[in-house]
Amino acid sequence: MSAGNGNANGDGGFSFPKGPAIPKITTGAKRDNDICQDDSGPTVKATTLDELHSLQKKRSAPTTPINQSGTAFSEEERQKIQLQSISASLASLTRESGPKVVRGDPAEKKADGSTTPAYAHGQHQSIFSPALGAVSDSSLKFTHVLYNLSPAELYEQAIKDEKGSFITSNGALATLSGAKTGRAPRDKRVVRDATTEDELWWGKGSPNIEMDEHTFTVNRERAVDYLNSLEKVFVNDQFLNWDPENRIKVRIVSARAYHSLFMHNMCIRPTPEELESFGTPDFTIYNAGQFPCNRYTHYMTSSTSVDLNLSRRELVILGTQYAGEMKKGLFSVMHYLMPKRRILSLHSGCNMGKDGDVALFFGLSGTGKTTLSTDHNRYLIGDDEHCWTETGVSNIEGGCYAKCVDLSREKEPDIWNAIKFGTVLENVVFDEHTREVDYSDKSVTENTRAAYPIEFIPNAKIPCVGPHPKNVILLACDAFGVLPPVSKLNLAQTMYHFISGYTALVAGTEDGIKEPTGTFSACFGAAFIMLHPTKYAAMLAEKMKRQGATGWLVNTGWSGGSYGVGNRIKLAYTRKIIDAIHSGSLLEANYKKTDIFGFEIPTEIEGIPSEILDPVNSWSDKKAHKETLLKLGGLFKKNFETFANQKIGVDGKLTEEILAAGPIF
Ligand SMILES: Nc1ncnc2c1ncn2[C@@H]1O[C@H](COP(=O)(O)OP(=O)(O)OP(=O)(O)O)[C@@H](O)[C@H]1O
Ligand SMILES: O=C([O-])CC(=O)C(=O)O
Ligand SMILES: [Ca+2]
Ligand SMILES: [Mn+2]
Repeated sequence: MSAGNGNANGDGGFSFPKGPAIPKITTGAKRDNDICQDDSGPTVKATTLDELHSLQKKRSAPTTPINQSGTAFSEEERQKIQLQSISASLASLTRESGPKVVRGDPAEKKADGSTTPAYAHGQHQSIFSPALGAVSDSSLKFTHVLYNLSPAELYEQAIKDEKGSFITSNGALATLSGAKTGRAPRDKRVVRDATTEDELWWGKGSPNIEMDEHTFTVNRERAVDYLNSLEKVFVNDQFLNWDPENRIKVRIVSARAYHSLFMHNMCIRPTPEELESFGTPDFTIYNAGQFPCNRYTHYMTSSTSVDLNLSRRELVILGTQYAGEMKKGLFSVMHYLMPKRRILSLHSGCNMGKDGDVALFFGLSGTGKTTLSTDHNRYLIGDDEHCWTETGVSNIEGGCYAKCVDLSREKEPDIWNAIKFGTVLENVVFDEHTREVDYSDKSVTENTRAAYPIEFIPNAKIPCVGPHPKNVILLACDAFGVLPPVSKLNLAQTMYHFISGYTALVAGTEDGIKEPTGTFSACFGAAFIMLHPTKYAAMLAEKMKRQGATGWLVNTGWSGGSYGVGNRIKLAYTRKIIDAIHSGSLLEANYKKTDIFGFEIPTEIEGIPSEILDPVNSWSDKKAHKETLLKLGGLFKKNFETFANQKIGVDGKLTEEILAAGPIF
């Protein structure tokens, strides 16, 4: 032991070695007036710390809004109109009075050091007080509105107040969605009233679980009361649909910065000018996800309820914080509104080549819509929700929602690079010190996600619209490993597989091998459609026929055997297949017809081992292959029974052809 550890004197304490006193530091130049040289530079124009802090932030320059009569609104007037509109959104349906609505963060210190609303101090700040007099305690309180905050502001809010919010080393905001890490389709309810009774698809197979108007009102009140009980709520005013003629104005009222940032990224972001003339929203979401629904309420079967009222144009969320409910709730609304305008809504990705050739990618969750529409050689129009009109396609959203499980920089560079400042990273695990994300860690959930604005993808097509599709690619992740990597479909087959909406994922990841289970979800999105599947199918058939689009079925799942024996098809191979579809070269290939399903499959594709193109070649156990193929064929047949006596479109002949386009054995 050396004396250097300061404890050599044996008394158990510390002492410094005795020596000469340390001389005072003197600065060379201005010794006489006793001012240190470092203090003689320029000083700030502030006499107190508060004043200094007030210098730090400048206000965004107000633009010059013009109202209907051609006169400009003052900043104050504009804020008052906004607050009036938000106050109307937050109003109870039963009480005359509600909380006073104020703008800004309640925790933000005023110049006088107070944190209570400026109202009480006679300062300038917009307040909207709906009631004349106070009739309840709730009408005495203030609800602060954080309106269309920027990502940076939302980061600060999340980190300040929401446990589980962290900045990861790539700059993204990591969040936790709570107990629910995926959507809850069995808790999604739709109000059945005089209008929807006739218009929507009800009964067996329908995703629309009914509730009555009264129960909706009870849940709406519960959500609104919860939101009003908070000190602050987040309000986003944004748009859906890049087609200017069919743009929908949405307002999202939520309790969490996570939800506000998620929707900021996923919906279309208005410009400051567009926001000034936003007016009344076409649709409003009340997200009270932290607060459960009441099990004593009629129809409630769990503590979660996602309630859609198309007549009131409102969605109420109770008992789940999974942000995807908002995104997909709005998608359901579009599946109702758009077909009314003879526009087809699609659960598909969409991209466009340099020559303007557009491809749609349909598929259930996890089949590759986001992965394959994000293609460095093509323009991304959107990854999940689109509309097909008389003139072409438009993206409904302003952002992408990518699965992150096992994400790799090499295989999916554009998605990897999109995870940066501004991106919401849901339920991922990261190093507690370096904050580096481990995408292979499924401790919270396998459904880890990144939500980012579409312009985070370098070759995004802004505005997100394009001409009519040339190729319609149906994706299935077939864990049985019997569907060919690619099949060319005729129109009837395309419709058969669109209506079937097949995929088979593996049941779970624990405890070794599990049987794959087939999932059939009409229109590759039964959870979101509002009308009978044949309505969407008829529109798709009509559009594909008119535009001469080619249908393809691509298996992004297993090859060389079922799950447990074979492996998932290499993403690089799937990309080569997709490239050959886009370039048109696959149309020119030689084809042969398969047994049972009657698919046309190419015998060769450049860059891919030919033997994998016909699954039977890659299975070592031929008997097992045949059995599995028949088993899958049987699942298709059984699923299609419910559609057997449905007419698809006006063309009786097409209906016959579609029914005959399934597996035959
Ligand atoms: N051959 C393959 N083709 C496509 N994706 C593959 C392939 N092999 C592995 N994958 C992985 O499968 C996942 C596909 O998920 P993706 O996010 O594209 O699903 P999605 O269809 O967009 O679903 P959702 O509608 O839920 O967003 C990705 O994690 C991707 O890395
Ligand atoms: O909605 C979600 O949570 C994710 C998604 O895109 C889908 O399931 O289709
Ligand atoms: Ca996706
Ligand atoms: Mn989706």
